[in-house]
Amino acid sequence: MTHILETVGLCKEFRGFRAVDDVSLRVREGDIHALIGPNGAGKTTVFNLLTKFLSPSAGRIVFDGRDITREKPAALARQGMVRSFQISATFPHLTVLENVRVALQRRHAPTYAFWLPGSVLSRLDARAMDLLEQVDMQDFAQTKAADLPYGRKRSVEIATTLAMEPRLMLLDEPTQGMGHEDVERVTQLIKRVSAGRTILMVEHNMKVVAGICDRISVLQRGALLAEGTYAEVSADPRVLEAYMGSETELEGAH
Ligand SMILES: Nc1ncnc2c1ncn2[C@@H]1O[C@H](COP(=O)(O)OP(=O)(O)OP(=O)(O)O)[C@@H](O)[C@H]1O
Repeated sequence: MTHILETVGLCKEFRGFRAVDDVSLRVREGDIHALIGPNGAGKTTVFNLLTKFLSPSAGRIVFDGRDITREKPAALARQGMVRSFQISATFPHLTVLENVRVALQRRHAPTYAFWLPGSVLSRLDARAMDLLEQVDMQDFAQTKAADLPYGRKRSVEIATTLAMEPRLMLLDEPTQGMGHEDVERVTQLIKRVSAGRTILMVEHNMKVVAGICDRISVLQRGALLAEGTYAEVSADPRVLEAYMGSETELEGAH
C-alpha cells in the first residue's frame, strides 16, 4: 500500500508549549483519512504544518515520496496537495460560477488576468459548470456566494478546490455548524469526490467519520494516541478516555 503523505516525528512548539508532539502520520493513497481528537489536541496545528502556514520545530513531511518540509504553500498546490476552506477561499461578491472560474484561472494561468478573450472565458465556464455539477451546485451557478445558504458554501469551496486538481485534498471540518440534512449531503459529496484521490479531513462529527473514513488518527494533547479503522479506534479504551471530560463528544455511530 502506497502512502501519499507521511509525517515523521513532527513537532511544533509555541514558546516552549508543545502543540504537536512527535507525530508520525501515514496516509494511504486513495483513502479518506480522518484526523480527530478533543478540542486543543493539535489537529489544526498539524494541518497548518502540512500546508506550510507554520514551520515545524522538528520533523519531516513527505508528500508523494518527496520531502516537502521546506516547500512553499503555492508549490504544494501545484504538486497536488490542496487544502479546502483556506487556499481556495470563496469571494463573497462573485457568483458561484465566477468563483470556480477564478480558481480554474489560478490553476492554469501563472498570473491573474483581468481580461480574457471570450473563447477562453467560455471554455473556463464550461469546465466550471462541470465542476459545479460534480458537487450538485449547477442550480446555484448565478447566485452570489454571499447569498448562499451556509451549508451550500462548503460545496462551492469543494468545487474551487477540485479546480486545483488535487491528488490529496485536506478538508478542515467540512460539516462544521451544519444541520442534519446538510451534513448528510456534504458527507455524500465527500465520498463522491474522493474517487481517484486521497482525502485527509479534520472532523468532529463521528457519524461522518464512521460513515465514510477508511482510517482514523486520534490526537491527544499534541501526540498521536491511536490509528486504525473506526471500529478499532472507537473500541480503544485510551480513545474513550481521551474524550471523557473534554467538550468534544465521541458520538456513538452505531
Ligand atoms: N499560535 C499559537 N500560539 C500559541 N498556542 C497555540 C497557537 N496555535 C495553537 N496553539 C495551542 O496549541 C494547542 C493545539 O491547538 P489546535 O488549534 O491545533 O487544536 P485543535 O485540535 O485543532 O482544536 P479544536 O478542535 O478546538 O479546533 C492548543 O492548546 C492551542 O491553544
